[in-house]
Amino acid sequence: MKFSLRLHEKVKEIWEKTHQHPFVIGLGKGDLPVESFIRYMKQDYVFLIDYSKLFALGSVKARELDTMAVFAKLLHETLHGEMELHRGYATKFGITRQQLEETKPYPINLAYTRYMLNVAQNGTLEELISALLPCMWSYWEISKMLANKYPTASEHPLYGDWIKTYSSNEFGSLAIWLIELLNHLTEGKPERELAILEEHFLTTSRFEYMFWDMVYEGEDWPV
Ligand SMILES: Cc1ncc(C[n+]2csc(CCO)c2C)c(N)n1
Repeated sequence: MKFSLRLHEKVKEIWEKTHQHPFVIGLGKGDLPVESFIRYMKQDYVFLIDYSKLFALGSVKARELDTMAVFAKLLHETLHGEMELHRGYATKFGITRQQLEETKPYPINLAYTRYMLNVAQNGTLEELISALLPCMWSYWEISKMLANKYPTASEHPLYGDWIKTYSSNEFGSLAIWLIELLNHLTEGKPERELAILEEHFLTTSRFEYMFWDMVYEGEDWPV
C-alpha cells in the first residue's frame, strides 16, 4: 500500500471533523462572520512567513537537484502567490502590509509553526515532508469539498477568491508532487521509521483543526 494511503486513513476522522468545522462551512456557505475571516487572514499571514522557511529547509535537505528546484518553487509560490491573496484581502479591509506582518501569532499558531520548524531542522527530509504535508493536502481537500458542496461558493464576493485559489489545479499539483515524493522516499523503509512519519502527519493534522478553531472566535488574553 502506498504510504500516503496509510496516512490518509490515519487522519480520516480528524479531517472529517475539520470539514465540518463552522469556519470551514461558513467559507462555503458564504456566511462566515467577516471578523473571523480577518482574524484568520492576519494569523495565516504570519503563519505563512514561518511555513515558507520549511520549503527553504526542504531545498537544503533535498538529495536531488530536481527536488531542490521544486522546493524553491514552493517557496516562491508561497511568498508571491499565496501571500499575495492575503495582501489583496488586507487591502480590501484597510489593513497595511506592515500591520499584517506585525500580527502577533496566537499560542496555537506559534506551537504549530515551531513544531514543524523543529522537525525540519532536526529531522530527515521524509520527516519534514510528513510534518508540512497536512497543511497543503488538507487545504486542497477542503476547497474541493466546498466547491463541490456549494457550487456558487467560488463566486462569493469575499470568499470566492479563497476557494478558487486553493481548489486550483496549480495548488493541487503541488500537493500531489509532495505526496508522490513522500511515497517514493518511503519505499522499503522500516516500520519504526514510518511510524515516526505517521505521528508527525497526525500531529500537524490536529494543529490544522486547532488553527481553524483558534481563528473562528479568537483568543482573548488579559495582556
Ligand atoms: C494554517 C494553514 N494551513 C494550510 C495552509 C495552506 N497552504 C500553506 S502553504 C501552501 C502551499 C504553497 O503556498 C498551502 C496550500 C494555510 N495557508 N494556512
